[in-house]
Amino acid sequence: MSRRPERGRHSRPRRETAPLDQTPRRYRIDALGSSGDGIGCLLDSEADASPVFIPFTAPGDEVLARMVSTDRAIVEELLVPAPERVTPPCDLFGVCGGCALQHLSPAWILEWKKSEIATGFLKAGVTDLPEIRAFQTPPATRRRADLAARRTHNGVTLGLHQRGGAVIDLTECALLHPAIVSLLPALRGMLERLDLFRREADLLVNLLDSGPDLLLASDGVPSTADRTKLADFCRSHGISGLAWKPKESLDKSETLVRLAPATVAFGDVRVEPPPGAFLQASREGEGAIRDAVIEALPPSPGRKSKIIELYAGCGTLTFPLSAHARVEAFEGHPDAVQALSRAAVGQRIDVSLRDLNRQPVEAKTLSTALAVVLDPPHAGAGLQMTQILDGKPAALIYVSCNPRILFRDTALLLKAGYRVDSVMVIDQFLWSAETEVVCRFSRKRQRT
Ligand SMILES: C[S@@+](CC[C@H](N)C(=O)[O-])C[C@H]1O[C@@H](n2cnc3c(N)ncnc32)[C@H](O)[C@@H]1O
Repeated sequence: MSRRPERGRHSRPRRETAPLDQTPRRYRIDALGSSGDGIGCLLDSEADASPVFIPFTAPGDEVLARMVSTDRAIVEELLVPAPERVTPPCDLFGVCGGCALQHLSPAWILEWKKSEIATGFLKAGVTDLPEIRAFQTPPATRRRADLAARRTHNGVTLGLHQRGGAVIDLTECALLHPAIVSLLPALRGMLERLDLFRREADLLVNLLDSGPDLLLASDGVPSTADRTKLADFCRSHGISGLAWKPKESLDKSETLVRLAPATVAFGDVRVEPPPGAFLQASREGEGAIRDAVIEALPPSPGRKSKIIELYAGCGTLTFPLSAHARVEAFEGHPDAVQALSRAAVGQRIDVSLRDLNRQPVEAKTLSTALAVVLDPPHAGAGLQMTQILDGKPAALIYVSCNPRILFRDTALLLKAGYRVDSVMVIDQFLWSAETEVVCRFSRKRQRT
């Protein structure tokens, strides 16, 4: 009879891993990786060593750094600073999880993002890449803040998650709109007095045309006293409304305070977005994306032509698009669809609630559109992309917040007979490595 190993049938023999050598070593930074960390090369070693990722460094830096995992190190000392280095505008830089690149100038970052996008397209197989145009949002314009709150012995910490999880108190911010930054001390004071906030909460602030609108998710339940305190708080700080839901819950939120309609204008149409609705990060970024999409539209041959818009949200692009052709807009979030449908009454817009991952718009429908406008979430368009590749609409205007997925889809579109005919890089996530791209694909002319 065979003996069962003592640690159980499924356990693998423990692999002996060498302990991490944490001796500080000298590195030269050669480039930035796609997440914005410097790629460091050992200077004091004869042997070929794998490059390591070192956050908050710039190409040209020489640093003394200590390994913290098998491929990451942290700076102990900046030995030789790169000429491109600038003084970070925020004292919390390096501690707060919001920015990765404040040690580099916005102009340098924009050029870096452009070259990353160009390289990605080339690797995807684009041989005739058009000139990449670019736009960058100014500091202090971010109108959407996704904050975390923790109750501590010293009061309430309210800010962003640091890499690794801790919440850093946001005492200043060069990114957020000043109307949000100036609200933070009052928000801390308010949270401290609430029964619905025991230890942890998430607070989403959307700065709308009607003022800030809040969505709070917390680990307690609202008491009667909470409702009164929150109404007083909103009244005295010009907050149009506050909705609440249990933390981590996917349920619909409950409106605890509504003092005025929450409104935002897309073009000249006023929309009432639901609590916590997706909005482009800044008004300026939204404008650049909208303009790039409209510019990429093919000329409309007549009133009957239609644009199919996938992942329409509350209508950021829908209303401007409807000035050019009839729009069939698809979106998966019921509350966004409701907001969009209400505002679209009487316009050349048809709105459909559709989970495009489960029930994509079919190839046949897509093939008849003047253009398909696609603005998927970070995870990409999944099954919907397959239908696009089958339907082969004449023009595809692709808005992407995830270049990695965009390049993967580009390779598929090239195989399906498309070419890239315009690219606009929009740096609406200033001082981060994130990039938004608007590009137009069109079918190459078929030989007759
Ligand atoms: C990047 S946002 C773009 C929204 C809009 N175009 C805008 O600019 O405001 C992506 C949108 O896709 C929606 N979405 C995410 N997954 C979806 C799915 N499986 N089916 C349909 N819509 C989805 C989200 O609700 C969100 O509104």
